Amino acid sequence: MLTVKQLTKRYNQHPVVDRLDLKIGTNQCVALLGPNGAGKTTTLQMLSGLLAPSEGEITFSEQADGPDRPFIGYLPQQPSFFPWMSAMELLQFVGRLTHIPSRDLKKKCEEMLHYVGLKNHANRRIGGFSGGMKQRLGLAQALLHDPKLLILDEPVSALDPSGRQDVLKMMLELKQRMAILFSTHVLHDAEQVCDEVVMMKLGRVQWSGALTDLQRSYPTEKYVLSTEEGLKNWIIGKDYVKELQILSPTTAEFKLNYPADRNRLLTDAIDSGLMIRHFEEKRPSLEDAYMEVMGS
Ligand SMILES: Nc1ncnc2c1ncn2[C@@H]1O[C@H](COP(=O)(O)OP(=O)(O)OP(=O)(O)O)[C@@H](O)[C@H]1O
Repeated sequence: MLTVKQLTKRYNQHPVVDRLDLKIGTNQCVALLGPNGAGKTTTLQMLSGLLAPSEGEITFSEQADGPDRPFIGYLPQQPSFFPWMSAMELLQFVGRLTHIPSRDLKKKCEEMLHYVGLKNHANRRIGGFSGGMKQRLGLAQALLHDPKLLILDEPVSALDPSGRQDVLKMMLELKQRMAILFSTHVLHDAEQVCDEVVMMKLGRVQWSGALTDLQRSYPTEKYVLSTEEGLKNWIIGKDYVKELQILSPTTAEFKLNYPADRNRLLTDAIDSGLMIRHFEEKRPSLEDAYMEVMGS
């Protein structure tokens, strides 16, 4: 659906996006991650056609019938709207710009306001909307023309926890029918919806690939052991246990020197008469992998 080669943006000779390569397949959901100033917004703006690249190629497999890339829906980081318009007026305005046939427009706008949870605010002026409501309206205007690629710049940053869950649920549903590229700082949210991850730092891609591959290539190899009776005195001093954290009198989290030490630990525990309630190898989270990649 989208292939990006050596995409670069320079300001005063200084690259803020530096030779970025990226591929997004149909119905793929890709999270763009990175610290402040990494170049995420600049990248998304170039892909949306809002900012001219200094160098590089952006190729879409979809046929564009104009320079406005009608198959893209874009939600900016801080959507700004005419405050005197109502939500319905704004969507109708956007619908006309994106050439939605006028006979379908009102119904489509109503459906979209319902979808993003603004049905009861359709005729209210946007000037009185909260940040979260504006974010939902931004999502509605990005989706109105049924894009094939949805580009979302920090779609959940202005939302409260329940608003965040709503948007994540929408994204899970939307990725069945369109590709999604979104930037976020909320790694836990990214993990819930994305298939692929691109991590940027100072304009350069540090890692990109499938979320599952990322977690596999940066294993944290942490283990959690819970026993029926206290385990603190038993586990402290075991020479194959490192980075030990006693979470409660009966639960500890730790790393082992070697994976084979798992058997040794369990055998030792049984030999000592400990009743094991729970033992698990903790799957590294996206946050663990992010910290490894970014080196912080
Ligand atoms: N118009 C501009 N002129 C000069 N420098 C710019 C301009 N726009 C962005 N930059 C710089 O480009 C770098 C990348 O900015 P960008 O907004 O793309 O980062 P980001 O990863 O989206 O950050 P954040 O997570 O804080 O939103 C920053 O150092 C920023 O100061």
